[in-house]
Amino acid sequence: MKKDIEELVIITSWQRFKEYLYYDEEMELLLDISRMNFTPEFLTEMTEPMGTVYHQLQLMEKGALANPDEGRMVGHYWLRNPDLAPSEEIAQDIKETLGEILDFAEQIHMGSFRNILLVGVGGSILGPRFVADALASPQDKMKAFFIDNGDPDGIDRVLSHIGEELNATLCIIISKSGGTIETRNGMLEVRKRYEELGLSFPGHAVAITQRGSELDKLSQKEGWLRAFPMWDWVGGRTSLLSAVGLLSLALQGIDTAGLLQGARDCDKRTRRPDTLNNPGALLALMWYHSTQGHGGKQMVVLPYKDRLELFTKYLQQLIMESLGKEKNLKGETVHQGITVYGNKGSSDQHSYLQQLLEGPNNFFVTFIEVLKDRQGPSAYMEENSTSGEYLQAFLLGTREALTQKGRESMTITVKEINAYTIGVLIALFERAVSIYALLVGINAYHQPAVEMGKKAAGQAIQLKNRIVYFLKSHPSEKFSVHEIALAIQEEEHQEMVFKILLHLTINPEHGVNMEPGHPLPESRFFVGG
Ligand SMILES: O=P(O)(O)OC[C@H]1O[C@](O)(CO)[C@@H](O)[C@@H]1O
Repeated sequence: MKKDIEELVIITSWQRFKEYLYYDEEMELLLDISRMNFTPEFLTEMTEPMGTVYHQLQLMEKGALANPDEGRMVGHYWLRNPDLAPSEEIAQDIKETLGEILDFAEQIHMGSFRNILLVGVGGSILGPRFVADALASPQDKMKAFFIDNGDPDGIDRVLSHIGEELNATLCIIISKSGGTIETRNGMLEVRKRYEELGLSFPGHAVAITQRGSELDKLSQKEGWLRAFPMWDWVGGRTSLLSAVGLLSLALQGIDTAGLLQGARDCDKRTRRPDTLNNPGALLALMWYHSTQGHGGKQMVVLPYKDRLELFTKYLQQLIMESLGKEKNLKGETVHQGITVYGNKGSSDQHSYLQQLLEGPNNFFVTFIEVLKDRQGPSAYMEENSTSGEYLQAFLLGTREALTQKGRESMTITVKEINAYTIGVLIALFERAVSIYALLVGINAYHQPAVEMGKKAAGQAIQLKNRIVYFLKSHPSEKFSVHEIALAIQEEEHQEMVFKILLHLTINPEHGVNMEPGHPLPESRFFVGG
């Protein structure tokens, strides 16, 4: 039975807009939730649960084990306010590390390095890449390149862009655990390139990792230029304001103090136990109401500013790796999460907006509006209007159309994009994630399922090695997938054996070939003539 598309009537009015508008003059931030379909009764009934949330947030910032599954504290908020840390030792460590980052950047700026090459995956690179792009300017002191996964061709493309300038490129290897395979492979690929050019990799390398990790030990053993610490109480997806983000941004010459100040100011507001004056709480409550606290709707994040093009990509990890959990803190199976997608308006209007307006009403939109159009004045296009006025009109038009079609939206407005604003936005969503997780009772700070994927990848590599070993032990003999799987006692994994064989035949390293003339899955594979 086809489920009727829920025809929502969005209650909106100037009165409602004014009643629920959050406006923060100092942060130059507005949050308009009036087109989300909550009622005053909802806010009233959430008063008590929010009281508990505010208390738990305080405990978390005081050092409670808010990540119980890993027995860890949750301390990314201390990164921008070290005096909040639960011990003088932690506070000192944060302050000293920041000082060392800034001093190191100053030293590098006096030297001959002109580029930085970041190698990492997930939170170890999404944040630095987002902010580097958002705040990039012709005045940047160093040019940043990014290797954010293990695609060989992707690595080749980045290295070809750097070319001979590799000798003037500082390579920053970022891995909290120090053991992530994609990052290790990226490092080994890059190292090989340095060595091919007769360059010392350790003489160009910096590590950002937990003290004592494999990566840390390697950097110490080989005498890399530096190693900066990450702490177990900072998750990858909330590590942007640690050395993970601050080192590369300081090297680029970006205003790290502004970034930290923006996050600190936003934290101050999102600590308030007064929901209507707490933008993080309002955001989390809107997520909670719209998704019914159970992923019932998806979050479309639509920044109308090119500099925020990577923001949604960053938020996907922050929100989905935090909230996408099978079990809640009571051990019940809940399959929690909120799906996040979006690139940028108005490009996305010419991509999937048609479906947003007429398809399933299974989402809410979060517009991000930036008031300042550009540095300097704009010319008129048509109708005595600038391109920036048109851009705002596209946002407003889309917002109206969604409302008319009964689709929810909220709007975050900032005056302009600068380090301070980026700090505010990052802290706003980090806090909203913490609050939402407390409302639905899950641990937002571990990622158990990803470990499963890493383990399965290891098994696939072992299987590949056994396939190659078997074929090389029987040179020129031809075998079907089934025969190979049987021979290596992997009959229940014939599909994976087939897929690995296919990849082996396309790439030259192991000399695996496929005999022509057979329907693909029935092909016969061999090594040698
Ligand atoms: O910084 P690491 O330890 O290499 O981890 C990289 C990424 O992998 C994860 O642990 C799992 O996706 C992320 O949380 C993290 O940002």
